[in-house]
Amino acid sequence: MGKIRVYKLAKELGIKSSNIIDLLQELGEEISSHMSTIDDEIVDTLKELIDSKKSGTEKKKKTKEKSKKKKCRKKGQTVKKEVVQNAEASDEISSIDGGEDGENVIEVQLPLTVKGLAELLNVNPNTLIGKLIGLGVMATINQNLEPEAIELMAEEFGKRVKFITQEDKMKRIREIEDREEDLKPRPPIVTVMGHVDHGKTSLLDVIRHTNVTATEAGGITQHIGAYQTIVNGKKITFLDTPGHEAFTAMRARGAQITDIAVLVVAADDGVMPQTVEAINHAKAAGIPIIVAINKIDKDNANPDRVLQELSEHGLIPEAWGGDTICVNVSALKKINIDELLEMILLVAEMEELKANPNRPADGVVVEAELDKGRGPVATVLVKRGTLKIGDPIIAGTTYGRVRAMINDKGERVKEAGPSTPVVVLGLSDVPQAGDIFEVVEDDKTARIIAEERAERKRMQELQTKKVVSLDDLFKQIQEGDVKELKLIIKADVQGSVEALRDALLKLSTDEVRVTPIHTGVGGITETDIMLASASDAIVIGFNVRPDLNARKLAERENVEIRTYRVIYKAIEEVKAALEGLLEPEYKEVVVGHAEVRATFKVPKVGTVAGLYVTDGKINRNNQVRLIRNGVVIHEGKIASLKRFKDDVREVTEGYECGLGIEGYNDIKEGDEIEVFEIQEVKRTLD
Ligand SMILES: Nc1nc2c(ncn2[C@@H]2O[C@H](COP(=O)(O)OP(=O)(O)OP(=O)(O)O)[C@@H](O)[C@H]2O)c(=O)[nH]1
Repeated sequence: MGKIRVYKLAKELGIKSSNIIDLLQELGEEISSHMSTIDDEIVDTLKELIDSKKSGTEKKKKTKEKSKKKKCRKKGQTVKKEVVQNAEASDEISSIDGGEDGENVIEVQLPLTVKGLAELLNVNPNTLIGKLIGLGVMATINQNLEPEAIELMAEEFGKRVKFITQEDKMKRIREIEDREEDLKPRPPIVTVMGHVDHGKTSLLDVIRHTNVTATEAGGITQHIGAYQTIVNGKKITFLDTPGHEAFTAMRARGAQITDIAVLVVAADDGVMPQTVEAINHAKAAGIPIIVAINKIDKDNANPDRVLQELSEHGLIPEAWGGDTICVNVSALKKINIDELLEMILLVAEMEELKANPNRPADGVVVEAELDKGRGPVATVLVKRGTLKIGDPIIAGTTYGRVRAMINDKGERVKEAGPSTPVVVLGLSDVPQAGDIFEVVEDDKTARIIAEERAERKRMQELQTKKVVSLDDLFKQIQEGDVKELKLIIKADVQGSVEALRDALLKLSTDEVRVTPIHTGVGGITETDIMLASASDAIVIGFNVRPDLNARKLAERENVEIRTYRVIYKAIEEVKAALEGLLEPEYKEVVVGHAEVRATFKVPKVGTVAGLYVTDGKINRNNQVRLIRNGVVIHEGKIASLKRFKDDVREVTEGYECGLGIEGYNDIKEGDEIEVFEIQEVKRTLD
């Protein structure tokens, strides 16, 4: 029989513990304190008693309301719903319902000392200590209290507890809406999407270089994950990771930063599967799409066909009366790039993109890595506010103070406003791409929130610990219906990281997606393993090894690490594992034939055929097809397979046996039985 402590039940039912104790006494149960336990059976009786009291008081309440209404009507007054005050019934109700009015709730942030709680409850700490002793808790004034003890103590003084985190506190401040007059126009943030090889990277490159004027200091753009370009004096921010996968991965983490999607469609190839996917992803995000019909320099370019195909997918071109802006471009020959950029500005203007630059900044981590000389570096994209040197920030579970900022031109900057990408130095650890970053009050707040988040993450990991390995991926996929292989890719040089990542990404099919959730240069570290463990990923290392701590952690967390010295081998292995991931295809294989030489009617079983196996064999698990004069009469499962009186698993060619077909009796002498099985077809990804 289950038991529950009084205070827990009180919490569950939203009633004060003291009320529960009173009610239990009414039921003849001798209960002394909040910590006493009660049996399930008594709990049920108690709940019935509460219900009956509630309905009883409801009735009383209604009657009182009615009579009061009458009285009021006489006086020509309107009636408020909660008119019944001071009524005996309403007292009872509010104590049973717990009466959650704001004044009675104290907000508690852990850890909390006896002294802290005394202050919140506005009582003398010694009184509190005395009460705690009564509960069996020996605590000194500066000792931290367990959440349960805090709740009990609060209740003693007629208060309820609401536990809040530092993050909750900060959110409250952050959620204060900006005033309309504080909002200023901000540059649009653009993601380029489209099918493989349609020219996303070429387009991003040509835009990156087109508007970098010679007068600009340095003039050399840096790959930091995002860059800004200036068109007619206005800025546009481009995310450097093309494709909808990265875009959606960010969204899944709650980081929607893209304002406009540029969909690249090659004029010689038209709308392809990934084009459609990109359309759907952008649509799901609710962002406008501008189509760049690329490669119009090619002889076989057919932009009209592209327009036709686009409209089949719900993107009706402006030229055809719709509202989708389509621009014919050539990334290779730099045709119409300016027009495309102007269209982006036009759409941005229509979207009225605005942000308040005069508030503490927040935004998203676009890229992050551990730099040998500079420590953790992260490219962030500011969403609101202005990020400044010296700001205490938190990004995911890492925190720190902005020590230095570098823009996409490689220049050091002191501040970064809305829609600006900058590399930030000064974080304690490497955050993950897609992490939200926020400027907080002070270093301490940053550290507390980071710790809270890390703890929450750890708890989540403990709760949903799963293990993935390449070897039994197939089985796991079958059991869990998983359609994604998550990878963490580490290599000795950036070139290899990219080569491996690109090659592995290309193994993705419509059915199974390969998702590198983290890539980086350098050895495999504990952080990698933690990430793999938290995200159900496998760690792939090329020319790098895990350090001792990472190895130990991997063992503890059951994370698989595969290391290679040849890229080809890594791809081969993942590919092999993925073949198991694919939806299996089945084919039928005939394994034998038999002829019906006699039939028997067996009571309660039905007709059983006396067979002679002419070729192959019959297995109990096979299926059969009954053929009469060359025509298939029936197909079904084997109900019984016997030799003499014994059940058997298999009968081979040249032997006789008895066979029953599940749910079928119309078997005749001279019929033919074809025996077959369903086999899985191993498909390759080619
Ligand atoms: N003729 C012509 N070729 C182009 C143009 N734009 C890109 N290409 C070529 O198309 C090929 C693919 O271009 P990418 O920019 O790598 O395409 P992508 O969409 O980024 O490809 P993935 O990164 O593999 O998805 C390259 O060989 C480019 O040189 C263009 O405007 N005209």
